Amino acid sequence: MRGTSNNNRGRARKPEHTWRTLGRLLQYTFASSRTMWVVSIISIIVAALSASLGSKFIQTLIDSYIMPLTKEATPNFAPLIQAIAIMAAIYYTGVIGTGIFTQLQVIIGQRVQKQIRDEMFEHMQSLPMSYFDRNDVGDIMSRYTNDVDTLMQMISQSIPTFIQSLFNMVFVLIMMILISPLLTLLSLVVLGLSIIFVRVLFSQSSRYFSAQQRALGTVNGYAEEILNGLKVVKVFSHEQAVQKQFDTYNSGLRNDSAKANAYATMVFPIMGNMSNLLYVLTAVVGGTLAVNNVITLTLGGLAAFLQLSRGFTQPVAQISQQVNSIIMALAGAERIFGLLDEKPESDDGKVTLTNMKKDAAGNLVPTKEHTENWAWQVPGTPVKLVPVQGVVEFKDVNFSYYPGVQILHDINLTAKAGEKVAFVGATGAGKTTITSMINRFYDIDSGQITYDGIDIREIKKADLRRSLAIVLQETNLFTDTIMNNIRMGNLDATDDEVIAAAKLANADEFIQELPKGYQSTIDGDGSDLSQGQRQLLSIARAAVADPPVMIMDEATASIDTRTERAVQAGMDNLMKGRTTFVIAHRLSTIFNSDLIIVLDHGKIVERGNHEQLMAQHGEYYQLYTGSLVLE
Ligand SMILES: Nc1ncnc2c1ncn2[C@@H]1O[C@H](COP(=O)(O)OP(=O)(O)OP(=O)(O)O)[C@@H](O)[C@H]1O
Repeated sequence: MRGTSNNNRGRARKPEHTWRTLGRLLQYTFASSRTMWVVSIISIIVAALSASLGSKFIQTLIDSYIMPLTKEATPNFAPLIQAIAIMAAIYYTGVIGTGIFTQLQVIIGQRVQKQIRDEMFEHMQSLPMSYFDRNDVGDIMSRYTNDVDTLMQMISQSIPTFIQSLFNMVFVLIMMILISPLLTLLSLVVLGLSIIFVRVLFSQSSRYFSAQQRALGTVNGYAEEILNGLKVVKVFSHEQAVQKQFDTYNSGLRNDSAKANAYATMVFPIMGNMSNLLYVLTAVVGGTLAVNNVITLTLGGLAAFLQLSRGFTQPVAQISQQVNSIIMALAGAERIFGLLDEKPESDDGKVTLTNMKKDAAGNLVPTKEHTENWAWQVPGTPVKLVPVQGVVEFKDVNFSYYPGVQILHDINLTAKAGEKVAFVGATGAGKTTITSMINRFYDIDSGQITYDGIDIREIKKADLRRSLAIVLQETNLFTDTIMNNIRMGNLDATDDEVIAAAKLANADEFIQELPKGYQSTIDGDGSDLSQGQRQLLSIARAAVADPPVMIMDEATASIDTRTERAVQAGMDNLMKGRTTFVIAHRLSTIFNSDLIIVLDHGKIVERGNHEQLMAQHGEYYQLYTGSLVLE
């Protein structure tokens, strides 16, 4: 199937609705850890208050304890020691507050991280296939990784630091005003000017850093692309050309990094020394004003003020830093919420699949026992049981993936119970699309598809899909034992049932030859198995599901003749007694089909069995005699 994935991997660096997303995120995190948030914010306030009170206490310490001591002949240090102990207690309270909130925020962050990942995963499973056509895997993956990570960072670090800095600033400002309003005003003016200066420098440097980031992205992207296509590079001996291209990108990165770092090494020391400058300026101006009696400032007052002014520049710098990372994290949060807000697959089906048995009076009734006698349970009074037979009918079916681009046109066909129906046609004719209608990967635009006479939209999706098995061209295997990989077809299957299914699928022989047999662990995508062996496992998986209807997408990849025979025999075994839809890529495998449907641009152009179609001397005949190419 051709996916028309819309590559929107380009990260949004800024959220579209900053405040709305922030509000929603805070609500989300508050809801899961209300008490922890309250305790955390109280601890932040305590920490900020202690820091500024501690600095302010320097004034009392110098003016009321140290200065009087310098005038005494036999100084008594006891009160000073007591005062120092009080100051230590104030600072210590702050340390405890900081300890509590940092711990709590990490816990909250972890909790939100887990909750969000769980919710995203659960929600993702409920999304329709069309969502995955629109969004590529890398893009969805980055929501689980980058976006959740930055979000966690924001909750456990940026937000608490932001709140703490805010309170620090407010408390320090109050203390400074209490000591000297005029000096405070002066500090604010100097600070304002220095912020403007720093911003100018910063905007210059961020230009260089953006260029560095872009160059880094190019180098990484190129390395990734080449890694993925390593075989092609080797096959066509492109190593040197690839190396040259990489060198070019890498040199570009070095140049941009050099510029960015040169600027940074110049700018950051200036920014770092800004607070020292402010400190010296306040000391000189404050001292001069006090000596000249323009303001009344004690020595203790000046010392405390200087300490406080230091504590004022730091939070200002921190706030602007945190705002940047909060904005970036909000962009991620927006993308996460975007995924969570996607509408799940609609499922209004009420008809369910059930086992049935005869009761004492000989009537068929639904049962939870595994009778292997399946029926559709149609709700109503009385509940109706329709035996599952596997009759599938398309009536005037039309379908388009995107509005206005119709893919299937007026499809009418009936597959009777146990029949083998094959779809043939050139690539893109709509073979895969037709089969995706049966299991409701996509919903049809108009017409009707019935399963044992019931409209498939009335059947609960999970039950509909349970009654169908699909052998896909591409076999997805998971990191687990062979036994469990086959069991994916039916999680309730016993080991014996799995082995029986593998035998039916012709997979048993090669499995037995593996060192650990059914307990051999498959690595990730099963790259240590051959293409044919992977297909055999996929057939075994369908066999263990034992459904009345099967959809088989024949493998196109060439496999050795012996394995191909095994795969074909496995498929044939599996088809016996079931309605089967085959997407045929090789005409040799479909002679014995009960019905062959020839498709062209989403329309049925011919139908019949092999003999009938050959006699017609039409499209099928041409395909078969080689005048037309199938793939
Ligand atoms: N997920 C999708 N979104 C949009 N268009 C699609 C999608 N899948 C298939 N198509 C389009 O629908 C048409 C039929 O595709 P389909 O995959 O059903 O053909 P096919 O006969 O199975 O081809 P092949 O033999 O190459 O697998 C093509 O034009 C294809 O581009």
